[in-house]
Amino acid sequence: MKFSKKLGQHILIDRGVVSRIIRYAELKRTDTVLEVGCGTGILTEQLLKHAGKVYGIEKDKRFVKLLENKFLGEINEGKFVLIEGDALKVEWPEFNKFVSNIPYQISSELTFRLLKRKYELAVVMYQKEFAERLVARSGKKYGRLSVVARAYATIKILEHVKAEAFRPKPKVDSSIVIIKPIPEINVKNMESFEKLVREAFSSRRKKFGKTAEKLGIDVPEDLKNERPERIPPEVFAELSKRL
Ligand SMILES: C[S@@+](CC[C@H](N)C(=O)[O-])C[C@H]1O[C@@H](n2cnc3c(N)ncnc32)[C@H](O)[C@@H]1O
Repeated sequence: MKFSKKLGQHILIDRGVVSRIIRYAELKRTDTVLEVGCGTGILTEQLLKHAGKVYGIEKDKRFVKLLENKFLGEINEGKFVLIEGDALKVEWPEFNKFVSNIPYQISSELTFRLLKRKYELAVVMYQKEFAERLVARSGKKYGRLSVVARAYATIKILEHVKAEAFRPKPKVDSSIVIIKPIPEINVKNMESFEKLVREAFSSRRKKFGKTAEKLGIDVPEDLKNERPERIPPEVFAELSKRL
């Protein structure tokens, strides 16, 4: 089978990585898992062994056929429900854990779709660069994604995974990330907060005074000369109350 670059088809071949993902997710028989991008089912198989029920969303028809054959028994039992479609478009079922080796092209949109849902725990494989942006607290990788994600969740990198763990081998390394729906910062109005953060990071070189002026908010003098990458998430949350 020819793998599609456009669909981010890098299949996990390292079973050690798969078993660690399962361990990190602390799966129980009472868990209902959502997996986005089941591929050839290497992770799905273990999810089915450890959880009560698994929902899978897969866009590639060829993989859907393969998965339907491989997990025919589980599908007939109602233990595995496979949804053919685009995970950014189809309606998501109810689940309490999200465990996926996701297609990297849709990382940002998929993550925000997840963050806005009700769930207990997510264990997600991301491109390393994206994972580092998600957890950054300052500096070059710190940006809109890092700040806004904190208003929804607590996020940590559990381990980095070498490109050799996948076939075909991607150009970059990956990281396994754990997400818990416990906000790290207290945001009063998500819309104002996102507006402020978007404006602040619209140009990384822009001093914060310019952002404040544009949005018509009063900010302490010492903040006016700061670049957005030096302003902590808590400060954005606090200042957004003035909008
Ligand atoms: C990185 S592979 C992971 C495959 C498998 N879970 C594994 O660990 O080996 C990503 C999978 O997501 C699927 N995919 C890509 N875009 C998708 C989308 N928008 N919605 C659902 N699945 C998608 C690809 O076809 C591929 O099977």
